Amino acid sequence: MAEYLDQPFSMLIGLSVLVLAVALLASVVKLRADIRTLRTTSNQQLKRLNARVAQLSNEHSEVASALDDLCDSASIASAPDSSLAVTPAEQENRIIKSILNEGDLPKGLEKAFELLHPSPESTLWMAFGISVLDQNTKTLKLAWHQGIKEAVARQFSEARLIHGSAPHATSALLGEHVVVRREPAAQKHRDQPPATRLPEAVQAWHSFPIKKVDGSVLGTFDILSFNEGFPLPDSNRIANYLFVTSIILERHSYLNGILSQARTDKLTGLTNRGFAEESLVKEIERSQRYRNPLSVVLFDIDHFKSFNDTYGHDVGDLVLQEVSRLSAGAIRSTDVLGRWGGEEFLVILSETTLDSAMVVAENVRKAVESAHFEVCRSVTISLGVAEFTPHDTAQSLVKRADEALYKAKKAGRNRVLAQSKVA
Ligand SMILES: Nc1nc2c(ncn2[C@@H]2O[C@H](COP(=O)(O)OP(=O)(O)OP(=O)(O)O)[C@@H](O)[C@H]2O)c(=O)[nH]1
Repeated sequence: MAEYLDQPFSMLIGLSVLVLAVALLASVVKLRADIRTLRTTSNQQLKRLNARVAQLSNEHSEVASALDDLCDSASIASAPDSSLAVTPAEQENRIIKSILNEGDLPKGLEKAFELLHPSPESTLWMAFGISVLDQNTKTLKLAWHQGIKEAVARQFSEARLIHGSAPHATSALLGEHVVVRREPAAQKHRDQPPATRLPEAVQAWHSFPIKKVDGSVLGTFDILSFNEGFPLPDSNRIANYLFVTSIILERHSYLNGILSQARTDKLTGLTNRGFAEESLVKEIERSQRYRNPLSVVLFDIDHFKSFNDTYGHDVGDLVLQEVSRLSAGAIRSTDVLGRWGGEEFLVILSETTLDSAMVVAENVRKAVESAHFEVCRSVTISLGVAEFTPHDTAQSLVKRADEALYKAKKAGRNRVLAQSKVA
């Protein structure tokens, strides 16, 4: 009897084992397929990343090989003398290579200055400076100087690109060597604009444009001469020096470009979340060290989903861009405005108390409310404000602003609310 009972029972067990084996096989096959897909995707990402790295290193190696060519030509030109321990050409090579390894702009320019071989007398009778052209603001900014008095350096630390406003502005505009000499007192025009007047004791101001290979101007090299009888550095040396500084400035602007790309939100042009977070952490450290007030405003576009749903994603994107522009216009340029999430923004207001931050937030709200938007006509935002306390972290501070923002939404939107009292 027991034998009859055992037979179907063992068949049942056999069948279950078979089903389990098939299920196991199927999941192994699926797992292998998943791994293959994952590998292909990450391989593709890796390939794209590698291509970008190769492109970057190509661009860098072009700069490096240009400098190596310069080193080689310098070595050939001055036929190394084997009896000397270090030839001038070798010394120059060393300077150029150390410039290549220098990431800091003023330090790189300081090192490059050695290539001019200024004599001790020339540094007595002359002062030197390098200004970098900021293409966005069309302004020349003094990046390095030697021998220029602080007051003069401050006066010329920024110069707008206006013809005649200053010798270096004219030089950058024309792309030519410009020299402005002190006129004898008798010939001086009384109505000459002050900016074109030379700084006290300066007899002549020579300005040389620093250009890229394509001819576009990156900045200027300036020599202020206190004694016209004293000769300028040799013109070949100046040409070599301008070439090296052009590479330094180009690399600097290239790296800055990459850096600012990594920090910018593509759609709105605002600081992205990663960089806004970094800035907030830095501001918190500063606030803790100097005991300065610090506040943040978190805001969000009201009913933003309905703009997307009614007019489409493109109009939604335009609304985001316009709100970014209006908000940026309502705050100081020193404040940080970042895109925090989809339609959420964070403003970091250093040295600002809660009360003042409420005023700023209200200005931002009004700027958006009173603007006319194409297609959807009007847009409003809700804002939450919080002030830093000594025990805050970046997260806890933003969280309080977020709670206030949530309350502003609940209270009917289009309003500013402050954090609840902090214990
Ligand atoms: N066009 C566009 N839409 C985005 C972007 N990022 C996020 N969004 C959309 O933003 C909408 C946010 O919707 P919700 O979180 O419901 O908020 P809301 O509609 O603004 O409602 P309230 O905040 O309560 O006033 C979602 O539909 C997202 O798809 C973007 O870059 N472009």
